[in-house]
Amino acid sequence: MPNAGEGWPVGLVLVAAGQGTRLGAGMPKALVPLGHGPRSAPVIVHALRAALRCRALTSVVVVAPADPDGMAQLSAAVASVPVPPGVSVTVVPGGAERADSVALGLAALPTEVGVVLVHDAARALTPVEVFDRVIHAVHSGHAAVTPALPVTDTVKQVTVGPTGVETVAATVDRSTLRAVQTPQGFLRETLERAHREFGAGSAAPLATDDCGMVEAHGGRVTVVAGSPRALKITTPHDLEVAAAWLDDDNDNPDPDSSPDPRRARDVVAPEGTRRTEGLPGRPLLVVLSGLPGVGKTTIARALCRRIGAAHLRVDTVEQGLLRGGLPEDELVAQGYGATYAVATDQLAVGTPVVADMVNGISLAREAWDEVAAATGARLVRVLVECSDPGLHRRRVEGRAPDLEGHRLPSWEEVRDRELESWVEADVCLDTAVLSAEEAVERIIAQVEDGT
Ligand SMILES: Nc1ccn([C@@H]2O[C@H](COP(=O)(O)OP(=O)(O)OP(=O)(O)O)[C@@H](O)[C@H]2O)c(=O)n1
Ligand SMILES: C[C@](O)(CO)[C@H](O)COP(=O)(O)O
Repeated sequence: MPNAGEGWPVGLVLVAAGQGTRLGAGMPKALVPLGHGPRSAPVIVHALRAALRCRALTSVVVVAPADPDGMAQLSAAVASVPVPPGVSVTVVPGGAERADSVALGLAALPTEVGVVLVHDAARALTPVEVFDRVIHAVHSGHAAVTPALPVTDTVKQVTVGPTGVETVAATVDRSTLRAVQTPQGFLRETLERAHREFGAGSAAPLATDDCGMVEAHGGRVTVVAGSPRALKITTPHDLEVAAAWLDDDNDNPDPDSSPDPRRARDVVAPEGTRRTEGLPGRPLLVVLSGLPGVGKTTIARALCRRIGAAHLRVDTVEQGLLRGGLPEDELVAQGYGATYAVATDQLAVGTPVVADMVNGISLAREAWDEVAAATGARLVRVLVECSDPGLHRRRVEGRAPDLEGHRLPSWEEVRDRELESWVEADVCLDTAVLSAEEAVERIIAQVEDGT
Protein backbone atom coordinates (compact mmCIF):
# COMPACT_ATOMS: atom_id res chain seq x y z
CA MET A 1 0.00 0.00 0.00
CA PRO A 2 1.69 3.31 -1.03
CA ASN A 3 1.91 6.14 1.51
CA ALA A 4 -0.58 9.00 1.19
CA GLY A 5 1.14 11.65 -0.87
CA GLU A 6 3.77 9.32 -2.36
CA GLY A 7 4.43 10.35 -5.96
CA TRP A 8 1.83 13.14 -5.88
CA PRO A 9 2.71 16.33 -7.79
CA VAL A 10 4.26 18.96 -5.55
CA GLY A 11 3.21 22.62 -5.67
CA LEU A 12 4.79 25.59 -3.92
CA VAL A 13 3.08 28.65 -2.48
CA LEU A 14 5.82 31.27 -2.22
CA VAL A 15 4.46 34.08 -0.06
CA ALA A 16 5.92 37.47 -0.93
CA ALA A 17 3.09 39.89 -0.15
CA GLY A 18 4.44 41.28 3.14
CA GLN A 19 5.30 44.93 3.63
CA GLY A 20 8.64 44.35 5.36
CA THR A 21 7.93 46.85 8.13
CA ARG A 22 10.81 45.60 10.30
CA LEU A 23 13.23 45.85 7.39
CA GLY A 24 12.06 49.41 6.80
CA ALA A 25 13.31 49.68 3.22
CA GLY A 26 10.36 51.76 2.07
CA MET A 27 9.17 49.05 -0.32
CA PRO A 28 7.76 45.52 -0.01
CA LYS A 29 10.48 43.22 1.33
CA ALA A 30 10.31 40.87 -1.66
CA LEU A 31 11.37 43.74 -3.96
CA VAL A 32 14.33 44.88 -1.85
CA PRO A 33 17.68 44.29 -3.61
CA LEU A 34 19.72 41.51 -1.99
CA GLY A 35 23.44 41.12 -2.72
CA HIS A 36 26.19 43.32 -4.05
CA GLY A 37 27.25 44.16 -7.60
CA PRO A 38 26.22 41.71 -10.30
CA ARG A 39 24.71 39.37 -7.69
CA SER A 40 22.19 42.01 -6.61
CA ALA A 41 18.60 41.07 -7.36
CA PRO A 42 15.28 41.48 -5.58
CA VAL A 43 14.71 39.10 -2.66
CA ILE A 44 11.94 37.35 -4.63
CA VAL A 45 14.36 36.57 -7.49
CA HIS A 46 16.81 34.87 -5.13
CA ALA A 47 13.94 33.06 -3.38
CA LEU A 48 12.44 31.75 -6.61
CA ARG A 49 15.81 30.71 -8.04
CA ALA A 50 16.59 28.79 -4.85
CA ALA A 51 13.17 27.10 -4.82
CA LEU A 52 13.42 26.09 -8.48
CA ARG A 53 16.57 24.10 -7.68
CA CYS A 54 14.12 21.63 -6.17
CA ARG A 55 13.41 19.27 -9.05
CA ALA A 56 10.26 17.82 -7.48
CA LEU A 57 8.21 21.00 -7.95
CA THR A 58 5.68 21.07 -10.77
CA SER A 59 3.86 24.35 -9.98
CA VAL A 60 4.76 27.53 -8.15
CA VAL A 61 2.31 30.26 -7.13
CA VAL A 62 4.04 33.45 -6.05
CA VAL A 63 1.85 35.61 -3.83
CA ALA A 64 2.54 39.30 -4.45
CA PRO A 65 1.58 42.56 -2.76
CA ALA A 66 -2.01 43.25 -3.85
CA ASP A 67 -1.57 46.88 -4.90
CA PRO A 68 -1.18 47.35 -8.68
CA ASP A 69 2.38 48.70 -8.44
CA GLY A 70 3.55 45.92 -6.15
CA MET A 71 1.85 43.31 -8.31
CA ALA A 72 3.43 44.71 -11.50
CA GLN A 73 6.94 45.01 -10.06
CA LEU A 74 6.87 41.60 -8.46
CA SER A 75 5.50 40.01 -11.66
CA ALA A 76 8.34 41.60 -13.65
CA ALA A 77 10.92 40.27 -11.17
CA VAL A 78 9.40 36.79 -11.31
CA ALA A 79 9.39 36.88 -15.12
CA SER A 80 13.18 37.45 -15.10
CA VAL A 81 13.84 34.05 -13.48
CA PRO A 82 14.43 31.11 -15.86
CA VAL A 83 11.97 28.30 -15.17
CA PRO A 84 12.79 24.62 -15.86
CA PRO A 85 10.65 22.89 -18.50
CA GLY A 86 7.44 21.38 -17.15
CA VAL A 87 7.15 23.79 -14.21
CA SER A 88 4.41 26.46 -14.13
CA VAL A 89 4.95 29.75 -12.30
CA THR A 90 2.04 32.15 -11.71
CA VAL A 91 1.64 35.32 -9.65
CA VAL A 92 -1.48 36.15 -7.63
CA PRO A 93 -2.27 39.07 -5.32
CA GLY A 94 -1.96 38.47 -1.58
CA GLY A 95 -3.89 39.57 1.51
CA ALA A 96 -3.55 41.56 4.71
CA GLU A 97 -2.09 38.75 6.85
CA ARG A 98 0.38 36.05 5.90
CA ALA A 99 -2.38 33.47 6.40
CA ASP A 100 -4.59 35.32 3.86
CA SER A 101 -1.74 35.27 1.37
CA VAL A 102 -1.15 31.54 1.87
CA ALA A 103 -4.88 30.81 1.42
CA LEU A 104 -4.98 32.84 -1.82
CA GLY A 105 -1.90 31.05 -3.14
CA LEU A 106 -3.26 27.65 -2.17
CA ALA A 107 -6.51 28.32 -4.02
CA ALA A 108 -4.52 29.16 -7.16
CA LEU A 109 -2.54 25.89 -7.26
CA PRO A 110 -3.57 23.50 -10.05
CA THR A 111 -6.02 20.81 -8.89
CA GLU A 112 -3.61 17.95 -9.62
CA VAL A 113 -1.19 19.20 -6.93
CA GLY A 114 -1.51 16.83 -3.96
CA VAL A 115 1.47 17.93 -1.86
CA VAL A 116 1.89 21.61 -1.02
CA LEU A 117 4.92 23.48 0.27
CA VAL A 118 4.43 26.91 1.81
CA HIS A 119 7.56 29.00 1.82
CA ASP A 120 8.49 32.55 2.83
CA ALA A 121 10.13 34.55 0.05
CA ALA A 122 11.94 36.17 2.99
CA ARG A 123 13.86 32.89 3.46
CA ALA A 124 15.45 33.59 0.11
CA LEU A 125 18.62 31.49 0.39
CA THR A 126 17.10 28.25 1.68
CA PRO A 127 19.21 25.30 0.45
CA VAL A 128 17.52 22.78 -1.85
CA GLU A 129 18.26 20.01 0.64
CA VAL A 130 15.71 21.51 3.03
CA PHE A 131 13.04 21.39 0.30
CA ASP A 132 14.01 17.79 -0.48
CA ARG A 133 13.86 16.72 3.17
CA VAL A 134 10.40 18.22 3.65
CA ILE A 135 9.02 16.71 0.44
CA HIS A 136 10.51 13.36 1.27
CA ALA A 137 8.86 13.35 4.69
CA VAL A 138 5.45 14.24 3.18
CA HIS A 139 5.86 11.60 0.48
CA SER A 140 6.70 9.12 3.25
CA GLY A 141 3.30 9.67 4.85
CA HIS A 142 3.77 12.68 7.18
CA ALA A 143 0.78 14.98 6.59
CA ALA A 144 2.41 18.14 7.95
CA VAL A 145 6.15 18.76 8.12
CA THR A 146 8.30 21.66 9.22
CA PRO A 147 12.04 22.19 9.06
CA ALA A 148 13.48 23.45 12.33
CA LEU A 149 16.71 24.20 14.17
CA PRO A 150 17.46 23.71 17.86
CA VAL A 151 17.37 26.91 19.91
CA THR A 152 20.90 27.82 20.95
CA ASP A 153 20.30 30.83 23.21
CA THR A 154 19.12 30.52 26.79
CA VAL A 155 15.45 31.44 26.69
CA LYS A 156 13.69 33.46 29.40
CA GLN A 157 10.03 34.17 29.92
CA VAL A 158 9.46 37.78 31.02
CA THR A 159 6.78 39.88 32.58
CA VAL A 160 6.44 43.49 31.52
CA GLY A 161 5.93 45.96 34.36
CA PRO A 162 3.65 49.01 34.21
CA THR A 163 6.55 51.22 33.13
CA GLY A 164 7.52 48.84 30.36
CA VAL A 165 10.53 47.38 32.24
CA GLU A 166 10.84 43.63 31.70
CA THR A 167 11.73 41.21 34.47
CA VAL A 168 12.49 37.53 34.12
CA ALA A 169 9.66 35.27 35.24
CA ALA A 170 11.26 31.95 34.35
CA THR A 171 13.99 30.24 32.39
CA VAL A 172 12.55 27.92 29.77
CA ASP A 173 13.99 24.44 29.17
CA ARG A 174 15.41 24.87 25.67
CA SER A 175 16.20 21.22 25.07
CA THR A 176 12.78 20.61 23.55
CA LEU A 177 12.49 23.97 21.80
CA ARG A 178 12.89 24.35 18.05
CA ALA A 179 12.90 27.44 15.86
CA VAL A 180 10.77 26.52 12.87
CA GLN A 181 11.46 27.58 9.32
CA THR A 182 9.92 27.14 5.89
CA PRO A 183 9.24 25.48 3.47
CA GLN A 184 6.58 23.67 5.48
CA GLY A 185 5.07 20.73 3.62
CA PHE A 186 1.57 19.27 3.69
CA LEU A 187 -0.81 16.89 2.09
CA ARG A 188 -3.02 19.39 0.29
CA GLU A 189 -6.21 18.32 2.06
CA THR A 190 -4.52 18.73 5.46
CA LEU A 191 -3.47 22.29 4.68
CA GLU A 192 -6.83 23.20 3.15
CA ARG A 193 -8.68 21.91 6.18
CA ALA A 194 -6.33 23.72 8.57
CA HIS A 195 -6.90 27.00 6.73
CA ARG A 196 -10.67 26.46 6.58
CA GLU A 197 -10.91 25.84 10.31
CA PHE A 198 -8.10 27.94 11.76
CA GLY A 199 -7.09 30.32 8.97
CA ALA A 200 -7.58 34.04 8.54
CA GLY A 201 -11.38 33.86 8.13
CA SER A 202 -11.93 31.81 11.32
CA ALA A 203 -12.66 33.05 14.84
CA ALA A 204 -9.56 31.23 16.19
CA PRO A 205 -6.38 33.15 17.14
CA LEU A 206 -4.23 33.23 14.02
CA ALA A 207 -1.12 31.04 14.01
CA THR A 208 2.03 32.65 12.64
CA ASP A 209 2.85 29.55 10.58
CA ASP A 210 0.80 26.98 8.67
CA CYS A 211 1.84 24.05 10.84
CA GLY A 212 0.39 26.04 13.76
CA MET A 213 -3.03 25.76 12.09
CA VAL A 214 -2.62 21.99 11.73
CA GLU A 215 -1.64 21.78 15.41
CA ALA A 216 -4.76 23.80 16.29
CA HIS A 217 -7.02 21.05 14.98
CA GLY A 218 -4.99 18.38 16.76
CA GLY A 219 -2.95 17.39 13.72
CA ARG A 220 0.52 15.92 14.09
CA VAL A 221 3.47 17.93 12.74
CA THR A 222 6.74 16.18 11.91
CA VAL A 223 10.04 18.01 12.31
CA VAL A 224 12.98 17.62 9.92
CA ALA A 225 16.34 19.36 9.99
CA GLY A 226 16.34 22.97 8.83
CA SER A 227 19.37 25.05 7.86
CA PRO A 228 20.95 28.26 9.13
CA ARG A 229 20.86 29.39 5.48
CA ALA A 230 17.05 29.35 5.66
CA LEU A 231 17.35 32.55 7.70
CA LYS A 232 14.25 34.76 7.44
CA ILE A 233 15.37 38.17 6.28
CA THR A 234 13.52 40.35 8.76
CA THR A 235 15.88 43.17 9.81
CA PRO A 236 18.54 45.22 7.98
CA HIS A 237 21.18 43.07 9.72
CA ASP A 238 19.63 39.89 8.24
CA LEU A 239 19.82 41.47 4.79
CA GLU A 240 23.55 42.13 5.32
CA VAL A 241 24.15 38.59 6.53
CA ALA A 242 22.39 37.14 3.46
CA ALA A 243 24.34 39.47 1.14
CA ALA A 244 27.61 38.37 2.79
CA TRP A 245 26.71 34.72 2.17
CA LEU A 246 26.12 35.53 -1.50
CA ASP A 247 29.51 37.30 -1.67
CA ASP A 248 31.08 34.26 -0.08
CA ASP A 249 29.45 31.95 -2.65
CA ASN A 250 30.67 34.27 -5.37
CA ASP A 251 34.23 34.33 -4.03
CA ASN A 252 34.32 30.53 -3.81
CA PRO A 253 32.25 29.34 -6.75
CA ASP A 254 34.30 26.27 -7.42
CA PRO A 255 36.69 24.61 -4.99
CA ASP A 256 38.83 23.52 -7.97
CA SER A 257 39.68 27.06 -8.92
CA SER A 258 40.05 28.35 -5.37
CA PRO A 259 41.49 25.58 -3.23
CA ASP A 260 40.04 25.50 0.24
CA PRO A 261 42.77 24.93 2.84
CA ARG A 262 40.23 23.12 5.02
CA ARG A 263 40.02 20.26 2.51
CA ALA A 264 41.96 17.19 3.44
CA ARG A 265 43.84 16.43 0.25
CA ASP A 266 43.63 16.72 -3.45
CA VAL A 267 42.20 13.85 -5.44
CA VAL A 268 42.21 13.21 -9.16
CA ALA A 269 38.94 14.39 -10.65
CA PRO A 270 37.85 14.92 -14.24
CA GLU A 271 38.33 18.41 -15.62
CA GLY A 272 35.58 20.81 -14.65
CA THR A 273 34.26 18.74 -11.77
CA ARG A 274 34.49 19.59 -8.11
CA ARG A 275 36.42 17.62 -5.56
CA THR A 276 35.19 17.11 -2.08
CA GLU A 277 36.50 15.28 0.90
CA GLY A 278 35.95 15.48 4.59
CA LEU A 279 37.79 17.84 6.89
CA PRO A 280 41.40 17.04 7.80
CA GLY A 281 41.36 14.17 10.25
CA ARG A 282 37.63 13.78 9.65
CA PRO A 283 37.04 11.41 6.77
CA LEU A 284 33.77 11.42 4.93
CA LEU A 285 31.27 8.56 5.24
CA VAL A 286 28.40 8.67 2.74
CA VAL A 287 25.73 6.09 3.53
CA LEU A 288 23.23 5.29 0.80
CA SER A 289 19.88 3.69 1.55
CA GLY A 290 17.25 2.59 -0.95
CA LEU A 291 15.52 -0.40 -2.45
CA PRO A 292 17.31 -2.62 -5.00
CA GLY A 293 17.15 -1.19 -8.51
CA VAL A 294 16.69 2.48 -7.61
CA GLY A 295 20.18 3.35 -8.86
CA LYS A 296 22.33 3.32 -5.71
CA THR A 297 25.30 1.54 -7.27
CA THR A 298 25.39 3.85 -10.29
CA ILE A 299 25.39 6.88 -7.99
CA ALA A 300 27.92 5.29 -5.62
CA ARG A 301 30.36 4.54 -8.44
CA ALA A 302 30.05 8.04 -9.90
CA LEU A 303 30.53 9.60 -6.46
CA CYS A 304 33.56 7.42 -5.67
CA ARG A 305 35.20 8.32 -8.98
CA ARG A 306 34.52 11.94 -8.26
CA ILE A 307 35.83 12.17 -4.70
CA GLY A 308 38.28 9.29 -4.61
CA ALA A 309 36.28 7.30 -2.07
CA ALA A 310 36.24 3.56 -1.39
CA HIS A 311 33.10 1.93 -2.77
CA LEU A 312 31.77 -0.56 -0.19
CA ARG A 313 29.04 -2.54 -1.89
CA VAL A 314 27.39 -5.12 0.31
CA ASP A 315 26.46 -7.29 -2.71
CA THR A 316 30.15 -7.88 -3.42
CA VAL A 317 30.87 -8.74 0.21
CA GLU A 318 27.89 -11.11 0.33
CA GLN A 319 28.93 -12.92 -2.86
CA GLY A 320 32.37 -13.48 -1.35
CA LEU A 321 30.83 -14.89 1.84
CA LEU A 322 28.53 -17.18 -0.17
CA ARG A 323 31.45 -18.51 -2.19
CA GLY A 324 33.22 -19.18 1.12
CA GLY A 325 30.30 -21.42 2.15
CA LEU A 326 28.26 -19.10 4.39
CA PRO A 327 24.64 -20.34 4.65
CA GLU A 328 22.07 -18.07 2.91
CA ASP A 329 20.15 -17.39 6.13
CA GLU A 330 23.21 -15.78 7.72
CA LEU A 331 24.07 -13.74 4.67
CA VAL A 332 22.50 -10.38 5.43
CA ALA A 333 23.73 -10.15 9.02
CA GLN A 334 27.27 -11.28 8.14
CA GLY A 335 27.41 -9.19 4.94
CA TYR A 336 26.38 -6.03 6.73
CA GLY A 337 28.69 -6.78 9.65
CA ALA A 338 31.68 -7.31 7.35
CA THR A 339 30.88 -4.09 5.46
CA TYR A 340 30.77 -2.05 8.68
CA ALA A 341 34.13 -3.54 9.66
CA VAL A 342 35.82 -2.78 6.33
CA ALA A 343 34.37 0.74 6.39
CA THR A 344 35.80 1.28 9.86
CA ASP A 345 39.27 0.25 8.63
CA GLN A 346 39.07 2.57 5.62
CA LEU A 347 37.87 5.55 7.63
CA ALA A 348 40.50 4.94 10.29
CA VAL A 349 43.23 5.57 7.70
CA GLY A 350 41.43 8.61 6.34
CA THR A 351 39.90 7.14 3.19
CA PRO A 352 36.43 8.48 2.38
CA VAL A 353 33.82 5.72 2.09
CA VAL A 354 30.58 5.34 0.17
CA ALA A 355 28.41 2.54 1.63
CA ASP A 356 26.13 1.04 -1.00
CA MET A 357 23.41 -1.20 0.42
CA VAL A 358 19.67 -1.17 1.13
CA ASN A 359 20.06 -0.12 4.80
CA GLY A 360 16.28 -0.39 4.99
CA ILE A 361 15.76 -0.58 8.76
CA SER A 362 16.82 1.64 11.63
CA LEU A 363 19.11 -1.04 13.08
CA ALA A 364 21.21 -1.08 9.90
CA ARG A 365 21.27 2.70 9.69
CA GLU A 366 22.14 3.22 13.35
CA ALA A 367 25.13 0.92 12.94
CA TRP A 368 26.49 3.52 10.51
CA ASP A 369 26.06 6.20 13.19
CA GLU A 370 28.25 4.00 15.38
CA VAL A 371 30.87 3.57 12.65
CA ALA A 372 30.97 7.35 12.22
CA ALA A 373 31.20 7.92 15.96
CA ALA A 374 33.98 5.34 16.34
CA THR A 375 36.11 6.79 13.53
CA GLY A 376 35.21 10.47 13.94
CA ALA A 377 33.91 10.44 10.37
CA ARG A 378 31.54 13.03 8.99
CA LEU A 379 28.36 11.10 8.16
CA VAL A 380 26.14 12.09 5.24
CA ARG A 381 22.91 10.05 5.01
CA VAL A 382 21.50 9.75 1.51
CA LEU A 383 18.12 8.22 0.72
CA VAL A 384 17.78 7.08 -2.89
CA GLU A 385 14.31 6.48 -4.28
CA CYS A 386 12.56 6.14 -7.61
CA SER A 387 9.16 7.86 -7.40
CA ASP A 388 7.93 6.23 -10.63
CA PRO A 389 6.99 2.60 -9.80
CA GLY A 390 6.75 1.66 -13.51
CA LEU A 391 10.28 2.91 -14.16
CA HIS A 392 11.56 1.24 -10.99
CA ARG A 393 10.04 -2.07 -12.06
CA ARG A 394 11.55 -1.80 -15.56
CA ARG A 395 14.95 -1.16 -13.98
CA VAL A 396 14.62 -4.11 -11.60
CA GLU A 397 13.46 -6.47 -14.32
CA GLY A 398 15.80 -5.15 -17.00
CA ARG A 399 19.15 -5.42 -15.21
CA ALA A 400 21.65 -8.23 -15.51
CA PRO A 401 23.92 -9.44 -12.68
CA ASP A 402 27.44 -7.97 -12.75
CA LEU A 403 28.77 -10.24 -9.98
CA GLU A 404 29.39 -13.93 -10.47
CA GLY A 405 26.60 -15.99 -8.93
CA HIS A 406 24.60 -12.94 -7.87
CA ARG A 407 20.87 -13.74 -7.86
CA LEU A 408 19.02 -10.49 -8.46
CA PRO A 409 15.69 -10.04 -6.64
CA SER A 410 12.39 -10.16 -8.55
CA TRP A 411 10.15 -7.09 -8.73
CA GLU A 412 7.79 -8.70 -6.20
CA GLU A 413 10.68 -9.20 -3.75
CA VAL A 414 11.81 -5.60 -4.19
CA ARG A 415 8.28 -4.24 -3.83
CA ASP A 416 7.71 -6.18 -0.61
CA ARG A 417 11.09 -5.35 0.93
CA GLU A 418 11.02 -3.19 4.03
CA LEU A 419 12.29 0.36 3.73
CA GLU A 420 11.52 2.37 6.84
CA SER A 421 11.01 6.08 6.39
CA TRP A 422 14.22 7.96 7.16
CA VAL A 423 13.48 11.46 8.37
CA GLU A 424 17.12 11.83 9.45
CA ALA A 425 18.29 11.60 5.82
CA ASP A 426 20.42 14.61 4.86
CA VAL A 427 19.75 14.23 1.15
CA CYS A 428 16.81 12.57 -0.63
CA LEU A 429 17.38 11.72 -4.26
CA ASP A 430 14.63 10.73 -6.68
CA THR A 431 16.21 8.84 -9.56
CA ALA A 432 12.99 9.14 -11.58
CA VAL A 433 13.93 12.79 -12.15
CA LEU A 434 17.68 13.03 -11.40
CA SER A 435 20.56 11.70 -13.47
CA ALA A 436 23.45 10.02 -11.63
CA GLU A 437 25.57 13.15 -12.21
CA GLU A 438 22.86 15.39 -10.75
CA ALA A 439 22.52 13.04 -7.80
CA VAL A 440 26.27 13.27 -7.19
CA GLU A 441 26.06 17.08 -7.36
CA ARG A 442 23.37 17.04 -4.68
CA ILE A 443 25.47 14.88 -2.40
CA ILE A 444 28.53 17.06 -2.92
CA ALA A 445 26.47 20.19 -2.25
CA GLN A 446 25.31 18.64 1.03
CA VAL A 447 28.87 17.75 2.01
CA GLU A 448 30.01 21.28 1.28
CA ASP A 449 26.99 22.83 2.99
CA GLY A 450 28.09 21.23 6.23
CA THR A 451 31.84 21.96 6.08
N1 LIG B 1 0.26 39.78 4.39
C1 LIG B 1 1.38 39.09 4.24
C2 LIG B 1 2.41 39.10 5.22
C3 LIG B 1 3.56 38.36 5.00
N2 LIG B 1 3.69 37.67 3.85
C4 LIG B 1 4.92 36.92 3.58
O1 LIG B 1 5.20 36.04 4.64
C5 LIG B 1 6.61 35.87 4.78
C6 LIG B 1 7.02 36.00 6.26
O2 LIG B 1 6.59 37.26 6.73
P1 LIG B 1 7.58 38.33 7.36
O3 LIG B 1 8.98 37.95 7.19
O4 LIG B 1 7.07 38.64 8.69
O5 LIG B 1 7.40 39.51 6.30
P2 LIG B 1 6.66 40.88 6.40
O6 LIG B 1 5.25 40.71 6.87
O7 LIG B 1 6.87 41.48 5.07
O8 LIG B 1 7.56 41.63 7.49
P3 LIG B 1 7.14 42.63 8.65
O9 LIG B 1 6.37 41.80 9.65
O10 LIG B 1 8.44 43.14 9.16
O11 LIG B 1 6.28 43.69 8.01
C7 LIG B 1 7.28 36.92 3.90
O12 LIG B 1 7.86 36.28 2.77
C8 LIG B 1 6.13 37.84 3.52
O13 LIG B 1 6.25 38.41 2.22
C9 LIG B 1 2.67 37.65 2.90
O14 LIG B 1 2.81 37.03 1.86
N3 LIG B 1 1.53 38.36 3.12
C1 LIG C 1 6.28 30.92 8.97
C2 LIG C 1 7.49 31.44 9.69
O1 LIG C 1 8.53 31.66 8.78
C3 LIG C 1 7.96 30.35 10.64
O2 LIG C 1 9.10 30.74 11.31
C4 LIG C 1 7.22 32.71 10.43
O3 LIG C 1 6.32 32.50 11.46
C5 LIG C 1 6.71 33.81 9.49
O4 LIG C 1 7.14 35.07 9.87
P1 LIG C 1 6.37 36.03 10.89
O5 LIG C 1 7.37 37.07 11.25
O6 LIG C 1 5.99 35.20 12.09
O7 LIG C 1 5.20 36.53 10.12
